[in-house]
Amino acid sequence: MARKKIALIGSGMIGGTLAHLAGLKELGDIVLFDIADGIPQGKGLDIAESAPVEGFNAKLTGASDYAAIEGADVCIVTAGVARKPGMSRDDLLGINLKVMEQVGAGIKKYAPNAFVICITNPLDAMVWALQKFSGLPKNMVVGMAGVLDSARFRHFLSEEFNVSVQDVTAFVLGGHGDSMVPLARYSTVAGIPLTDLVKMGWVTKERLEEIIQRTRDGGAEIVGLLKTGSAYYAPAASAIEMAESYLKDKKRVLPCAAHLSGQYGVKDMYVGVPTVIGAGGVERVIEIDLNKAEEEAFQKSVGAVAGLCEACINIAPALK
Ligand SMILES: NC(=O)C1=CN([C@@H]2O[C@H](COP(=O)(O)OP(=O)(O)OC[C@H]3O[C@@H](n4cnc5c(N)ncnc54)[C@H](O)[C@@H]3O)[C@@H](O)[C@H]2O)C=CC1
Ligand SMILES: O=C([O-])CC(=O)C(=O)O
Repeated sequence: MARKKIALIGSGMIGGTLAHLAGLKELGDIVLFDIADGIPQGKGLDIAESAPVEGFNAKLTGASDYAAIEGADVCIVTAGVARKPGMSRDDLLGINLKVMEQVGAGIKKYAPNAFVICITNPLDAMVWALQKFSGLPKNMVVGMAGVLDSARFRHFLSEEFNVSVQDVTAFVLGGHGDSMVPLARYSTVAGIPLTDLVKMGWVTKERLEEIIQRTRDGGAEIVGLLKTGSAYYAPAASAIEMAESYLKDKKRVLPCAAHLSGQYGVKDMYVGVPTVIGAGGVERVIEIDLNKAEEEAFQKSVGAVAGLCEACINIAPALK
């Protein structure tokens, strides 16, 4: 059986990490693409030279011509710019929307059958625009954010309780912005909801609220520390988990920015919700029951994403 082909569109900090992880996991042959000529070729060669040491088999190539992504099974998009301290993700919208237009055209021409995972920020608006620019089926274009935000929540909880990250589950819904919605009721330690752990005295409500706020600010915390850009190890690991679920038809239940066509009362928008990812792309959007406070928080987040989509339409009216 021929190896799968994975195209990484954008070969910066996340793109390079994606290539390394995809190689280590032998997900397929990897094409790194970037407009900065030399970067994708250099990173591809460097990672290929690590393969004999690590013992993985994958062909890595770098390119600055979209023809190189021809026939890709998966495209992971990180092309664009990242924020620096003092900026919000939304400040990236103008520049990155133009990048999505180019990327969408490239994917439409050379990889129309791919499963496309968008990472570029502001995530929910960019994946929405990328689907429209590329014209690919809505279930085959998805955004990565919920896996990352949930991983951050899991990490903070595992540290708080001094338990393995493996036994902590978490769901963060909504847009990938300041109004994201970490759900305490649906996040657990070995199946015990956080709301029960409060009753059991493991954590106070106030302390849990602090952890939830740290999760919401998780991206900014890293930006503040790095100063030169944003997080890349955890974002890359998160997208690889999604790609692997598609390539191996694992049918993982993962929170992703998925196209909604009426679910949760939302139409023609991408927002973070629980999904099933398998060989059919986004095979199912899971509609969980939300109480009044959760529903209000979710709709507030949806409103923020809607505002960003409007801003995109003002720049590129064809997106309407
Ligand atoms: N969805 C999420 O949870 C997360 C999203 N991000 C976002 O991911 C994006 C990438 O982040 P990094 O890899 O750290 O940035 P980076 O700056 O290291 O890499 C971006 C790459 O895109 C390339 N690029 C720019 N314009 C391009 C174009 N028109 N065509 C092809 N390539 C182009 C640049 O040359 C650069 O190599 C940013 O927008 C960042 O905000 C970052 C972390 C998490
Ligand atoms: O915060 C940023 O700019 C990058 C990002 O989306 C994250 O790390 O969650």
